Amino acid sequence: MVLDIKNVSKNFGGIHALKNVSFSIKQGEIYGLIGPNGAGKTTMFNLITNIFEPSSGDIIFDSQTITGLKSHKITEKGICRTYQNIRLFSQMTALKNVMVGGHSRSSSGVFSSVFRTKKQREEEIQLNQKAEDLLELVGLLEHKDTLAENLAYGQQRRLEIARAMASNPKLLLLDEPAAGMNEKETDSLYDLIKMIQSKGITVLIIEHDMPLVMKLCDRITVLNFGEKLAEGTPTEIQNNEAVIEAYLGKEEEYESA
Ligand SMILES: Nc1ncnc2c1ncn2[C@@H]1O[C@H](COP(=O)(O)OP(=O)(O)OP(=O)(O)O)[C@@H](O)[C@H]1O
Repeated sequence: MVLDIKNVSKNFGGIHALKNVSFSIKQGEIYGLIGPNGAGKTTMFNLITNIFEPSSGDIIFDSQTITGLKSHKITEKGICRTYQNIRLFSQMTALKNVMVGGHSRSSSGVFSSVFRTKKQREEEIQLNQKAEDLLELVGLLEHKDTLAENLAYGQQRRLEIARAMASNPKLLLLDEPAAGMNEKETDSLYDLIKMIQSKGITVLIIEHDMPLVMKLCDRITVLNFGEKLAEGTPTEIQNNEAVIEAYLGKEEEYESA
């Protein structure tokens, strides 16, 4: 298993955002985390990347517990993420945004960054090359000199993925990557995530676009009100009574609102 979530709970004051949730992700899988709004999906990402510590339970990555490790240590171990709200440096070029992602794993310290040693110049060249390769992977190489803020929305989301990939993740966490995308952009996002999987990277994805989730994921966990409602293949999830009810219940709420 690449990632083991073991009996994880998270309380924010009186809110039980996650209640005793467990699931495991195998090497090379695309694993979906779905559920209605407020179900606890992003909280789970925030626990895996230790923006918050779990109230109880354990998170095990590559057979080591990472509960309580600092976020940058977790990145070093090989977990990277994108965010629901795009977090790019809007005034930097696409290339620089990806290079910044790679810096979190480059070895040069403060001394060399002040005096620009030979080692740092070499590292900069390597980072530049790697950033270009990643931009090519996500289909943005021709826009490498474009400021992030001038990219189309779908392109910004792809750039976020390239930036997360710059630190060589073994596990990539994608938080609603298709949000705001049109059908064509979503189709090419599907191809991109499959390509990432073919490179041996494990993917955990939160997504509300159900056709995409069902087409893309090998297995899925459904959360509802902080609890695990179901786990299984896309077909099992689509036929699960409790899941259908949770989603239909929401639709009825929306309809009567
Ligand atoms: N930092 C926080 N402080 C207090 N409550 C929080 C915090 N983060 C999340 N919550 C609460 O935890 C619950 C789960 O929220 P979370 O954002 O994880 O849901 P989600 O499944 O990602 O929802 P969405 O699909 O709308 O993004 C919600 O009730 C939310 O208000």
